[in-house]
Amino acid sequence: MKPCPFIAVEGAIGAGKTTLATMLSDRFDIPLLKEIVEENPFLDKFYQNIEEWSFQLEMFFLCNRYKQLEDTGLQYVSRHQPVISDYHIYKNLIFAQRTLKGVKLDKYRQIYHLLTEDLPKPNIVIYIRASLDTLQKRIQMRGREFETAIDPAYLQQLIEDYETAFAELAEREPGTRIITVNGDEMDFVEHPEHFEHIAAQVKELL
Ligand SMILES: Nc1ncnc2c1ncn2[C@@H]1O[C@H](COP(=O)(O)OP(=O)(O)OP(=O)(O)O)[C@@H](O)[C@H]1O
Ligand SMILES: Nc1nc(=O)c2ncn([C@H]3C[C@H](O)[C@@H](CO)O3)c2[nH]1
Repeated sequence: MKPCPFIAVEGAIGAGKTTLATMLSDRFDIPLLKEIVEENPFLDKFYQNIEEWSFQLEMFFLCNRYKQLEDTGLQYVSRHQPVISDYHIYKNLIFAQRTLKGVKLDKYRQIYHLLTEDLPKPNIVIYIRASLDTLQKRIQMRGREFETAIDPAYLQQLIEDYETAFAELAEREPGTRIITVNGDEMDFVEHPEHFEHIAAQVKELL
């Protein structure tokens, strides 16, 4: 018997996670867990001054996701009900390792491992890989005011961090199915056939 699907869509900022997760949720009638962005009190300040605000921001994301995944465990996973989310908890570590240093990073890592060790983990991960150019275009198109301050160098580093992190995840968790989507070529917003191609791969795993 196939395990009950817990699907996470991942990729760097603006890769299309929420868009694809929403489309898949509609297609397969699977409840969607969405990240709350607009109510985050630190994002704006963070993009203005990363060093000053990174610890508050990373802890805020970690606590919010912890709460959401704890609820998910109770509501869906432990009842063998499928669920799809537009993030994987692992992204906390990817970002924090880029934005925190020294003692704060050490403390954060300890808290991250403590909080996440018994959380439900996705068994299907869709990783949208996209270039700097594509991400910048999408971030600009979406037009969130606070993201106009994103430094391209930060975004480029995140792209590379995601590559490393997903290679590590594949090695560490061979049982997790990872579907990699070429986000530069797959325009699942404008081209229905591109979405169908992704949906067909997901369907095989359900
Ligand atoms: N494959 C795609 N082709 C064209 N446009 C896309 C594609 N995916 C997303 N978009 C557009 O790019 C913008 C960003 O998409 P979305 O909000 O889904 O990204 P995200 O990865 O969830 O972002 P974040 O990292 O900020 O949570 C949106 O305006 C969306 O319509
Ligand atoms: N520093 C940092 N850590 C995270 O865990 C994290 N998760 C998302 N983000 C940023 C990307 C988008 O601008 C916006 C919405 O995804 O929030 C993060 N930033």
